[in-house]
Amino acid sequence: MPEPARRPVTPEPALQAVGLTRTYGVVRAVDGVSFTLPRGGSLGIVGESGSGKTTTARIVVGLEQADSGEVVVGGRTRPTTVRGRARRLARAREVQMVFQDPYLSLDPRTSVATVLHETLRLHFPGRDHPHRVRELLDQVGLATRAADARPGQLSGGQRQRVAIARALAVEPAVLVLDEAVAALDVSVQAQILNLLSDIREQTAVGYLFITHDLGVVRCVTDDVIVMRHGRVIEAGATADVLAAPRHPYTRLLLDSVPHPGWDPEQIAAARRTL
Ligand SMILES: Nc1ncnc2c1ncn2[C@@H]1O[C@H](COP(=O)(O)OP(=O)(O)OP(=O)(O)O)[C@@H](O)[C@H]1O
Repeated sequence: MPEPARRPVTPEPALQAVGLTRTYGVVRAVDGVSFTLPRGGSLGIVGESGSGKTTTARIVVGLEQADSGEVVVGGRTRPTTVRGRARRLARAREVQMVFQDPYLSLDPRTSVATVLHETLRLHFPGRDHPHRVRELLDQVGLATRAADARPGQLSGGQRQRVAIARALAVEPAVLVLDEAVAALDVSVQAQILNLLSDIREQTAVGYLFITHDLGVVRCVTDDVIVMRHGRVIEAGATADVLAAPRHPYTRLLLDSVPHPGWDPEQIAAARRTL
């Protein structure tokens, strides 16, 4: 007898946003936003200033509460409030965020190694932290000698590497990167984007990339959603949306890009400078 056909096993997406809404007074900052980030995938959220990108990201991370809708991580709805240290830590391990300016989120008095040690001690007491710290520094391309440096002694790109290492230390399913390369020089941007691509291949972490820069989207995302006035007005594979935008607003965004975005040669050149 022929075997019954098996249903293909589709792993749960890393992250799903379902009908997120957030209003501030009369401003609908986020208005029914839904998207799916596959495991190990990379999704860009683009749109002009004020379109609701950051509010969406903050809801996903849990820094902001949605008025309605839900955020689902690994198949489980994230509760809007969590009580107790263990649950808060477990929640933090699901989604981590990297901000535009790591200077603001890194303690100027704390060395790179201490930052990583403290994060590891908090989340994984009892593990071999010195080994893991070396591994993390290596993963983000920081020499071991950077371990003793304080944030003020590092360049902007190096600080962003520390912020990425700290986020990776907790082994999150999803990394939310909010304009994470916007403050960096173009060549350093390319290095960090390269690094993020490598890390995604190695760890299968999923990226939610918040940016106003379509060049960044082209370089590091598989899929993209375009937001305007709090709504998703276009969504699809990045290559398709950028090559043949359907919505006039997306076309306008593309037309207003000062540079067409990273090309593979630029990336390769940046890689050589690493
Ligand atoms: N805490 C808040 N209180 C009041 N209004 C807010 C608040 N946060 C965001 N908004 C408003 O919500 C809208 C969306 O803001 P949001 O920061 O999410 O957009 P954005 O696309 O990330 O913009 P930017 O790129 O400038 O950060 C804007 O009109 C903003 O003024």
